[in-house]
Amino acid sequence: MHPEHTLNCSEVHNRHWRVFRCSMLLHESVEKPVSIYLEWTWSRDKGRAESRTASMRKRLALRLSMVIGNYGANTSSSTVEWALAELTRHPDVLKRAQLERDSVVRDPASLPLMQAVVKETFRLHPPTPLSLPLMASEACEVSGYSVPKGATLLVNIWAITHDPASWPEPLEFRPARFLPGGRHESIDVKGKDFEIIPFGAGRRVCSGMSLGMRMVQPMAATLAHGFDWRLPAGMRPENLDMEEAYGLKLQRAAPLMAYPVPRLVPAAYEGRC
Ligand code: HEM
Repeated sequence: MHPEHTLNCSEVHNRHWRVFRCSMLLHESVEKPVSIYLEWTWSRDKGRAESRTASMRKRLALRLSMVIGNYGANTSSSTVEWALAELTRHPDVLKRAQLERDSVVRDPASLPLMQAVVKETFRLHPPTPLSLPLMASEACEVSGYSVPKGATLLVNIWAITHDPASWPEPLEFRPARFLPGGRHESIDVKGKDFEIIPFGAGRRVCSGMSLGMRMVQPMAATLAHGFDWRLPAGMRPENLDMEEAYGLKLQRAAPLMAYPVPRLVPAAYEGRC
């Protein structure tokens, strides 16, 4: 990360970018403060010098990448980035999610559409596509396959969440699947429904699952609610690059570049940072 592009939380605060309430969100989730950095890539056409002193109302290109420097945080920030990319690509869903939260500001837990957006993001872009490697502690047979003792096993989470037998139109972003009346309305992502196991399942299920959920859901909801997300001039939502970069984690091949346009009254952004 280039130092010029790095602002810590207090700098964000000083520059009136309080809206992200970044430390507040994370301090709610962890016992002690964590060093948090937002990585910003400024809009080239406005000029770097001007951009660095720009006020909140100026539009800046934002690379949404919250770096805490560990795997758990990267999976969470990458999920938020994917969710915002999908919402930017589907402005109708973003608008409905904003209206949903407009009506229930005080209880983010009761945001069925936003919860469905997060589930659909976990399904379409599972942050750990091949889970983590596991080793068979003894020889066994699974569905007719012999697994020798000591074999390394990877669970293809991506393939499971893209299986057309479970997920009609598996490549489409359809949060409505998880809404009341949708085919998957009662499906959860916490390891009991094997059609979607972004955190794994069973004894070795992700031990940071609660923390991950507590970071992803409110961050995605806050960023979606606080801003309209506009693409650089000339780029249409349907042309947004959604290529995935595979590895231990599934991240965007190209970082999301979008303009956060404040949509609430200024007082709404005066959170404590
Ligand atoms: C969106 C967020 C996250 C996702 C999608 C995710 C996903 C996963 C997956 C798929 C596994 C492998 C589970 C298995 O083998 O069945 C795993 C394991 C693990 N995760 Fe996460 N994770 C996330 C966040 C976190 C966070 C925030 C932490 C810690 C702060 C964390 C810590 C761990 C640890 C320690 C394991 C190994 C558990 C074990 O083998 O007993 N994860 N995670």
